Amino acid sequence: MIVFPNAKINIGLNITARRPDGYHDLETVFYPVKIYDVLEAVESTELSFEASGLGIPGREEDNLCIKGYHLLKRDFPNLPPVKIHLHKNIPIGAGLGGGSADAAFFIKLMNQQFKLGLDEEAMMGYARKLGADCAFFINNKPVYAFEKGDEFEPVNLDLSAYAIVLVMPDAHVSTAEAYRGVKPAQVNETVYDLVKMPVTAWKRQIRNDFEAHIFNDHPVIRGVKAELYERGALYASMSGSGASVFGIFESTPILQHLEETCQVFYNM
Ligand SMILES: C[C@](O)(CO)[C@H](O)COP(=O)(O)OP(=O)(O)OC[C@H]1O[C@@H](n2ccc(N)nc2=O)[C@H](O)[C@@H]1O
Ligand SMILES: Nc1ncnc2c1ncn2[C@@H]1O[C@H](COP(=O)(O)OP(=O)(O)OP(=O)(O)O)[C@@H](O)[C@H]1O
Repeated sequence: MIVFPNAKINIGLNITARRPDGYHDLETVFYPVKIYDVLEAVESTELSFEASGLGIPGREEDNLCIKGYHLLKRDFPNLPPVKIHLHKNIPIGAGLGGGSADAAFFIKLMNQQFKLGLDEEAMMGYARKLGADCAFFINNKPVYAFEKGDEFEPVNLDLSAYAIVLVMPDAHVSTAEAYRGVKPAQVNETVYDLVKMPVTAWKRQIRNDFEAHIFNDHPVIRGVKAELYERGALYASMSGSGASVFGIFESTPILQHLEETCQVFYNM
């Protein structure tokens, strides 16, 4: 069976508190975007994993698909071994949740292929154990996320009338590095309320708390955001912990200059 895990962007991201478990409470809106990995799992005689496309750093046994397999196997001992192939397109260290999407789609795939009988809530439970971002990709619809980023409230947000462009500069930011640099602070108005405003008003109101220190460490990312505004973006922001930056435009812009140094994905 083959599935196509997609990426997400964060519209607004406020880090509100440091938690006793070392994680942070945050509030953000997750919005799915149309850039996809390709993930296949077929029944086999032994568990195996191979990857193509973008190189994935780290050991094979730490890949979130393999971790997902072991997690399910603990509760479903009769789960047969599978041969996994992952073709990686979603940039890594990008704040696009690519690894988390693979993990969540892997759980959905196994549930369907081997009739595990898990409902959405149960699959989210497994996903939360693999990463804070993972549970979002089970339902994969725009949501307001809070606590560790793994509790959700649906939001009525449809950006399909706009052209979303995603830019990945030559910089990678690890999520743990990004969290180490922020000072949590409570918010006056939540992103849940702020996204109800017209997109043209977002620029003055909706912030990503990671930007300040990540821009200082990686000025190239600040430059990308500035250029998106120069090219007419109604709203532009780093996604999640970076390094990718998205722009929301009225119509598809021409970003020739950025294309010289960055990967640019149009019509997301
Ligand atoms: C930056 C975001 O993408 C925003 O949506 C997410 O919060 C990141 O979620 P994720 O990549 O699934 O994160 P995990 O793999 O669970 O955690 C990676 C590291 O990020 C930090 N982390 C993550 C989520 C969170 N709410 N607080 C944290 O402090 C922790 O140091 C953790 O060790
Ligand atoms: N299937 C996977 N795809 C990509 N990275 C994976 C995968 N499984 C495990 N990883 C590990 O996760 C790391 C990427 O995590 P990181 O948090 O930096 O990514 P990100 O793409 O910015 O995602 P996020 O938006 O969740 O922060 C990689 O360096 C790799 O070691």
